[in-house]
Amino acid sequence: MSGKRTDYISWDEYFMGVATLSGMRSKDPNTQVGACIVSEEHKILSMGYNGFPTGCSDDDFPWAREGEPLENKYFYTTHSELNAILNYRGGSLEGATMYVTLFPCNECAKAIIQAGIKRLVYDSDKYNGTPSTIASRKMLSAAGVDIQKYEHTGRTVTIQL
Ligand SMILES: O=c1ccn([C@H]2C[C@H](O)[C@@H](COP(=O)(O)O)O2)c(=O)[nH]1
Ligand SMILES: [Zn+2]
Repeated sequence: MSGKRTDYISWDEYFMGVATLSGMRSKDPNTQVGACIVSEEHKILSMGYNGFPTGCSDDDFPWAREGEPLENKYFYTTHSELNAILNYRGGSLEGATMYVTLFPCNECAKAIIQAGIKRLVYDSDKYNGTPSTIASRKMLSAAGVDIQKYEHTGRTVTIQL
């Protein structure tokens, strides 16, 4: 055997795969989101998933979607994109790309823009058309962030854990 392998995964498959794996750490029973931030040199800089802040127990804080604001998850969850940005300890994210398994909400869009992230690759767009994602798209576009829908290749990867 002399030539190189040809069936290796692409950069997009690799980074969206890492984002997907990161999302599998989420305890949210309804929507698990993973994010992976990558440098212009294809180096992984940071990762994140949606969950409660450090010190806020996954067993004590609520995962419900409904009910009083203090009794459901929305006031308490840190979104995967923000976690990925905050988890980065290396300095600037200027020019980086974020791979994320769900199109970002308006709050995450603001954090992405302010962090200097210039390219966004997303997978699910299940909240497309809601005020939050409309505002998000509007801000990301105005800020010049290159938004790309991840194109599934159909490749299945099995990892035995
Ligand atoms: O930009 C986003 C938007 C949402 N999330 C997280 C926050 C929640 O944990 C879930 C959404 O829950 P639903 O039950 O689908 O309303 O997704 C995120 O990480 N990033
Ligand atoms: Zn968000």
